[in-house]
Amino acid sequence: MLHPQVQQALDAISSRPIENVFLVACGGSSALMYPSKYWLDREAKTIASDLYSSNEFIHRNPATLGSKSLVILCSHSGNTPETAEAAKFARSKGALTVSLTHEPASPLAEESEHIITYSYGPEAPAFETNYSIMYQLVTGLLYVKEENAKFHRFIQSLQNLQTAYDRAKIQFADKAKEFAATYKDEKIIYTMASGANFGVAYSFAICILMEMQWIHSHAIHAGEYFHGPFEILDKYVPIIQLLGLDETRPLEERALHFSRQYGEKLIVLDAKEFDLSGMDDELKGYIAPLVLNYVLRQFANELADARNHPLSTRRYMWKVPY
Ligand SMILES: O=P(O)(O)OC[C@H]1O[C@](O)(CO)[C@@H](O)[C@@H]1O
Repeated sequence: MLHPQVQQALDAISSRPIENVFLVACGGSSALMYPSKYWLDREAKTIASDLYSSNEFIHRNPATLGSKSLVILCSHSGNTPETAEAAKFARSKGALTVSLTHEPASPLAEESEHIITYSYGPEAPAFETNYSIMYQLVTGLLYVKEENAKFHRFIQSLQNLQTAYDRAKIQFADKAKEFAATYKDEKIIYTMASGANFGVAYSFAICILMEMQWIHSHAIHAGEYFHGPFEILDKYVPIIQLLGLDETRPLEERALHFSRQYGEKLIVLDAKEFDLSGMDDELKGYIAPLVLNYVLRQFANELADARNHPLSTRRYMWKVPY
């Protein structure tokens, strides 16, 4: 069964024409929308989609934004001003707004027509957490609008997400500790992925390494690696290479093949090693980034411990005006 607030949003969506969908958020909340964008690109036949950082969405002001638009926003705190402002802006253009948040009493909730409150934290059931809720919403969108045949199988697969997380946690516990012990003194760590997994590399780079650990980083798209970034590679440069299960895996494999010839500090996380039993085979490529993200969070926890730098430490965020 779907999250009840997802169902309510889908009821609203089915009662009006939708020509395009905009995914709008900042930082980690934006990154968690990337797999959903990948799904929309692969599956949507009549609905165009785009993904924007909230303030860019307002300032760029897409010409196709209007009464036949669905704008899906996300802010964990509900408090990011540009995301709340983007909801207000979208509504002023006549778009239908659906916002995901952990804080139902927040500026974003106030500015949005429909709110979906997701669960969060180590005890939260995976099905009710942010990535899963996003997928429930966008797969539901293509079901109600285009009768997408994968919808029910997708929801069933998501219901097995928690067991996939539980298994991965045990399987990668030692690797997470080893990563932290080996790389705790590095000044820079790159992350690389493509397709459905790129958002995971992106959030690990900007939210975990830069924001929460103050380690220099950059998320490299595997398809762009040979168009600049590979010139930085030598045996001293650490790169976290994600390998997913989606159609773009050859890009990630090509990058890794090259890195292995000239690099020595390669941390490879391969979704082929995950036990995804209970997931539909055809949908594993969409689920892989969620498990990669979950495993990387264990890496982040271990890194923070090894460096004695809690993930909650900030210099500027929420502390000074910006
Ligand atoms: O709008 P949200 O999801 O509350 O985000 C607030 C902040 O949290 C992060 O996602 C992670 O700390 C940042 O990237 C972002 O600025």
